[in-house]
Amino acid sequence: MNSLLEFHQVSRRFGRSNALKDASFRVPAGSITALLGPNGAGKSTALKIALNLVRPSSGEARVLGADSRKIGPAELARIGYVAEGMELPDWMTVDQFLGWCRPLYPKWDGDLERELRKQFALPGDRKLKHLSRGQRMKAALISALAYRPELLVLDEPFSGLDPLVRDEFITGLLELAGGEGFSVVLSSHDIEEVDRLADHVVMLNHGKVLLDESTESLLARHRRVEVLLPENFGDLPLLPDTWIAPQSSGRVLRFADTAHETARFQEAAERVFPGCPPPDVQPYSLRELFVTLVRAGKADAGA
Ligand SMILES: Nc1ncnc2c1ncn2[C@@H]1O[C@H](COP(=O)(O)OP(=O)(O)OP(=O)(O)O)[C@@H](O)[C@H]1O
Repeated sequence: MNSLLEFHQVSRRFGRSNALKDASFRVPAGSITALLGPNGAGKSTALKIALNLVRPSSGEARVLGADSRKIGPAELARIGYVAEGMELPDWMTVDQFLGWCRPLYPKWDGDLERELRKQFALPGDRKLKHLSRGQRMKAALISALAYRPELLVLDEPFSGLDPLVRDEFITGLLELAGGEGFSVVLSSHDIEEVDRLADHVVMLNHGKVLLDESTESLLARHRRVEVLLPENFGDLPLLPDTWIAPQSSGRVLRFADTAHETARFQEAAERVFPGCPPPDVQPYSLRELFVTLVRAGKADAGA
């Protein structure tokens, strides 16, 4: 599958700290990719590198087929970028702001602009500085969508939005992405925000990529396992490498199987836990998986 954005072993240092370390991941064409990670994981740095707002210390990011360090107005006119807290010309009204953006983009679509304004119900005569946080994000999003970008880059777009506005935003984005066929990469530290949206997930922690995989395959290969050990079981056995994050409480042992396949699992479980009742095996939600993998500090993406 083609990728609109590809990171190849990208590192970025700020003084002595490493915001990104050898990060490799991709945003497949047509996907809604969630760039997930706790605060300080390197998400914003990665997105800024993609837009040539920050240069990598080493490695290469390719955006729309070009080296990110070489992109200019032609490529930027094909990318939409909205970041939480981004600067907007606050003294302008919504009408003035969109009127100012319009001539900057040859592909600006007036009908789409009108449609989005209707959908987001923004007061045209109000100054941007007098809009609520959610309304500002909506104004920024219209300005980034009306020229029909091929790639939409959203940095923490839902931060500070109330759940109702967030839901409206997500539904709008889903409808648009489905209809227009553009790709989206959006960063978030809160998986719940993107649970419903993302079909591809890139997980970052301390600047390193833990996962780069479709949501479908990620959920298909992970299982939460619970084993009831007999009273006289003795020491915990050595678990296969693909069983991670073991936690025991009393006689119950819980872990994550990161390469689940039913027959292979049953065979391994009988070998590792002889005489125990069959383990309880449950699928994860994306949120539970995110928490488990970040806590475990590792993820076996190669299974
Ligand atoms: N301009 C900068 N100067 C110095 N350090 C920076 C700079 N930009 C980012 N960093 C550091 O790089 C690391 C990654 O920051 P980044 O903003 O990319 O993380 P993030 O995952 O987007 O976090 P958050 O969810 O909190 O926005 C952090 O330790 C941050 O302090």
